[in-house]
Amino acid sequence: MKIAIFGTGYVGLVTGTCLADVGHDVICMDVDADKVSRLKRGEIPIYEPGLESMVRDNMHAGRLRFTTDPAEAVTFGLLQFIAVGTPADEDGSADLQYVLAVAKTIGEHMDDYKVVIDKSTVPVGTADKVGAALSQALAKRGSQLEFDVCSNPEFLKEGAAIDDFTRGARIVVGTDSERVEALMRECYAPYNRNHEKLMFMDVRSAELTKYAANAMLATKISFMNEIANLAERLGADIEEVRRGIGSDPRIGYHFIYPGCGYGGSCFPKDVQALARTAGQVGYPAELLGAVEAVNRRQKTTLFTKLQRAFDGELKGKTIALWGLAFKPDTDDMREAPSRALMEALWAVGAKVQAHDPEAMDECRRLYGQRNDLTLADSREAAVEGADALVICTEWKSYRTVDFAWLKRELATPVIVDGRNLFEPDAVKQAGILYFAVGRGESSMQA
Ligand SMILES: NC(=O)c1ccc[n+]([C@@H]2O[C@H](COP(=O)([O-])OP(=O)(O)OC[C@H]3O[C@@H](n4cnc5c(N)ncnc54)[C@H](O)[C@@H]3O)[C@@H](O)[C@H]2O)c1
Ligand SMILES: O=c1ccn([C@@H]2O[C@H](COP(=O)(O)OP(=O)(O)O[C@H]3O[C@H](CO)[C@@H](O)[C@H](O)[C@H]3O)[C@@H](O)[C@H]2O)c(=O)[nH]1
Repeated sequence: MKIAIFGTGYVGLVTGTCLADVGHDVICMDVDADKVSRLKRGEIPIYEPGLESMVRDNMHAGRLRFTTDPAEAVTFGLLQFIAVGTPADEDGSADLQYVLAVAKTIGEHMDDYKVVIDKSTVPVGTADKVGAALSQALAKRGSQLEFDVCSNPEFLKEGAAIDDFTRGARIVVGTDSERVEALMRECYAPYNRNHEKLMFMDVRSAELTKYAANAMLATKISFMNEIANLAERLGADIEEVRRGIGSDPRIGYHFIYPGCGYGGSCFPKDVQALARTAGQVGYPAELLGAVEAVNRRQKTTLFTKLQRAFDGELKGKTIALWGLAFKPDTDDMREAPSRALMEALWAVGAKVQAHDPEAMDECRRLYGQRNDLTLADSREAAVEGADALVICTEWKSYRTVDFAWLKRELATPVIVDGRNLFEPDAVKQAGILYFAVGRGESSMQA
């Protein structure tokens, strides 16, 4: 099938590449000329395991190409995927300007029937707005060409994007058109061989499904963080509690890891956007507000624990930080807990020596050159001359540590672990103060 994808970010690039990989002819369009010229050279602007070779293979096979020319993309594809950003507006609602700009572009250039597919995460009612923007653009041309708009939210996770796209649990499509259903079945047929994964529903339900999924996952995390904070004050161990409740199949082990708060480009903005949508229809959505509030507070806990370890005297201290990305296997630092921590440390005059296997360029791009930030080449270099170590991201390469070595390196042997990587007793035996989440030294200290 001939497919056009608008937006070559995490979602657009993965969608385009995976669809090309199963034999479709794909053109990806982006307004960012620099991104497109890098992609044309086979350079991937993001870090996503496995993606670079897949992009190159499909470009060489002639099934995947990139352009900045909207007319070329619109006329090429029967299916037009919109995969541009929907960042939070000032009031927290989803900013639809990029989505609606693509709709207008499609209306301006289409020369035949098109299926316009909202893959971006968009509030309920957006398909109607996309249809209206497109109709308006067509009307300006005096054209009465036909089109359909459907919703096809994406559920991939960064760091596991290819696997999630190709082997995801479900493919949700919101449409009331049989023609669209048949075309979407054809598009996704290569991923639908083992068992039926396609779920067709009305457009509004599909749009809401995406927000409900993210809000549910964010709720699980905030719930666990709330219980972890309680465990600290009650002298319980959250990791035992996690195992205890996860063993109940009604609860399950997935997505119940306590930590230093959820980050990334999705949960924070999507929980907020759903709450704003609820507000717009006069529903208070108190649970969503609480999920957001718990997460905001959780991101401050690493700093609070450091303050406790140093009796509030953090000025002039050097803090080693392992993990800048909002989670492992990505270079994405959007809403990362590391950022809240670094900014709080800088505000009180402390210095940061940070390491991340993939996100250091992104950190440089975000913060530039600063006297109070050193980006270290290795995890070992990050702790050299530091007073304490904080772990923000559970990269595999941080999971095994020689505590005797750490004790020698750190001026004050303190570890604040935002991901519960170590056994508290092992760290304690090495003579290091260990503040984890819901366990360790944090326990019984309100
Ligand atoms: N990142 C994820 O893991 C993920 C997963 C599922 C859903 N989503 C949703 O998918 C959408 C895209 O997210 P992302 O992380 O890929 O965003 P991103 O910021 O990485 O990429 C968006 C791209 O769209 C381009 N763009 C903007 N306006 C354009 C236009 N008019 N025409 C063509 N390109 C344009 C930008 O230049 C950018 O390259 C968002 O709604 C997001 O919530 C993201
Ligand atoms: O038990 C857990 C699981 C995750 N996290 C944190 O939650 C955040 C989000 O993690 P994850 O969901 O793995 O990453 P994303 O790439 O943001 O993916 C989410 O957001 C995407 C964009 O909407 C959706 O498509 C995915 O299904 C959804 O998992 C990260 O900061 C994690 O550290 C925890 O704290 N505890």
